[in-house]
Amino acid sequence: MDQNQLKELVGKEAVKFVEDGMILGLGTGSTVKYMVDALGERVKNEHLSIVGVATSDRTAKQAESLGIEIKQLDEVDHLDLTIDGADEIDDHFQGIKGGGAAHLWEKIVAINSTKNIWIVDESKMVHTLGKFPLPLEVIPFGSTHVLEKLDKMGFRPEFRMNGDEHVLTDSKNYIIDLHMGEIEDPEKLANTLNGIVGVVEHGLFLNVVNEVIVGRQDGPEVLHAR
Ligand SMILES: O=C(CO)[C@H](O)[C@H](O)COP(=O)(O)O
Repeated sequence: MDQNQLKELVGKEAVKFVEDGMILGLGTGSTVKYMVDALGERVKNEHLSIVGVATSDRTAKQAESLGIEIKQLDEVDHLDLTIDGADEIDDHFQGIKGGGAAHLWEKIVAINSTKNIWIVDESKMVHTLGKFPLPLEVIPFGSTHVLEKLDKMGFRPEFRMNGDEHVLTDSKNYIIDLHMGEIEDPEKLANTLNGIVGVVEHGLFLNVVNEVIVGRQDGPEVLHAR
């Protein structure tokens, strides 16, 4: 199986955790796209009454096109389960997210969810975080100064661009990727980044996930994190 087939495998596996009547957080990314397709199938075939809260405009559009009811986070009083992808997951189930520039909404949805499941192909499982660049969502105003500050701190920051244009998040902010290499102490780094004015949110997801479904060549493996 290639990487896309593994993503499809875990996408399909994840929707087995969905029960009728649930309010679901729907993540963002290519793996989640497979999951939303599979969820749409279940909703159609089994006439499930579920509500989705999307972590990006693109996921909302896809879900609605498949007949899945979408509500805003503030329109629901709780979320039963959120299913999302990840860019890296370490030995302690700490993660990096934001490769799809959606980590701000993803984190807000995740922390309001009773349970979080991440779906990844096996290439995302690492011993130590940091090979994947760490995304930061930053306010455009004064962002060059934020970049310079991060550079002086040794984080090797880079604006995420699409040609000559900044990549814009759904909240119309910019993304700065940190190419800093191995992250020895994710908690300490998260605290440092939380203290930088202009940084809205970083892509470290610490102590968030409950279960990880890993797509392996011999089938999906479910790992219990907490
Ligand atoms: O955090 C994310 C988007 O902001 C995605 O979950 C992450 O980038 C994984 O994406 P993919 O499933 O396409 O590999």
